[in-house]
Amino acid sequence: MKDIFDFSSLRDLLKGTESRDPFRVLINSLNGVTGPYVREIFVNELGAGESSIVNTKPLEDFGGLHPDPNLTYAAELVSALKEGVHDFGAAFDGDGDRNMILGKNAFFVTPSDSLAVLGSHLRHIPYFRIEGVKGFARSMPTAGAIDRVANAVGVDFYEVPTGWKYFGSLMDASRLSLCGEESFGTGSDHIREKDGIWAALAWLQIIACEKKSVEELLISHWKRFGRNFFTRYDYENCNADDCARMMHKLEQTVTSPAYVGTQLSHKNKSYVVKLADNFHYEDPVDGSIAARQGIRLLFEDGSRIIVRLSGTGSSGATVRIYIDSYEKDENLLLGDAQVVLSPLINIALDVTEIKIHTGREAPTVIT
Ligand SMILES: O=P(O)(O)OC[C@H]1O[C@H](O)[C@H](O)[C@@H](O)[C@@H]1O
Repeated sequence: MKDIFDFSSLRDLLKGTESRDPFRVLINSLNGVTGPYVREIFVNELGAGESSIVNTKPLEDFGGLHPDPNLTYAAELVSALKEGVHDFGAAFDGDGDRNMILGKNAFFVTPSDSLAVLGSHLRHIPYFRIEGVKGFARSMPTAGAIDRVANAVGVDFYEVPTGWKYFGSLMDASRLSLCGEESFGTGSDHIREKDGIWAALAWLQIIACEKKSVEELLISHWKRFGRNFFTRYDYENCNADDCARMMHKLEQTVTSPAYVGTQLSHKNKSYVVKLADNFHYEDPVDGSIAARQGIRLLFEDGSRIIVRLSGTGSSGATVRIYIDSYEKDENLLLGDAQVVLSPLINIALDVTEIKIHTGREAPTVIT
């Protein structure tokens, strides 16, 4: 990490200088494996106080916590940040590869936005000044914010199926510098994996250079590039046969040739289908094919509905519905994602007939 980042500027950020207040961080390891590394880096190296790190003892049962860095399971971090004392919060999952980033007052950074903000500021990270910036990539369901950054920075961009191995293939071929997923994984080619601590340090390095808060960084990003509003609805532990039937029916409906051009409406909002398919990926390095990686409805205004079955659920089937909608009107950038996306969410619930197929009135988790 010392070769990748400028630890002396990170130290100044955390401790403060004559002209700048200390930047107060709260890092929560959720009793996973990152604890000892967090202590060594944030306390011993960067001089943060002991109270800046919590749950840093790795425990076999994670101390009864569910070590998932999201708004539901890292609720302890969210409540602590809501008190308004800390400028920055980060939580990592059990094996330390995923991360959640929060700003002051628990300002939530979606993983898709986190990736895009990192992408547009890589020049501040010493590693990239030496190694250069190759391509950027995201998984297909991840919101498209990084796509516009790749275009502005002038690097190659890849959209891959969910699963880190697809990024690995691009990294092995020296085509990729930065990648991420809506499922809270963020990584660079310093290793061939997602890396939660790396992501937190990358954010702090950018904050140290830009001298802006997390929220200010996001707002200036949205003003420059527009904003991708994003949400994910998870229906966990559903009947697998019912879900398979739902996916089959949905695929048949949306891939019929007449479906393109269909107008889908909710209240006074309408979306016209531009393309609908089951995502198919050909690896540009070895030519291998990954077929049927999730049903996509792409609309003329750039909004998307994605539906796929999780590959990691532990019992039954988990349906994930992802909604991604792009907005560039400056007056609408600060809206609440659930409110802004409400028409598209309702359209997704109708098109999938999820309530009929799963018998569920509401999702298990909303991110
Ligand atoms: O959405 P799922 O199929 O449950 O997958 C969620 C995540 O699982 C693992 O962590 C993979 O390494 C990720 O690439 C993937 O995004």
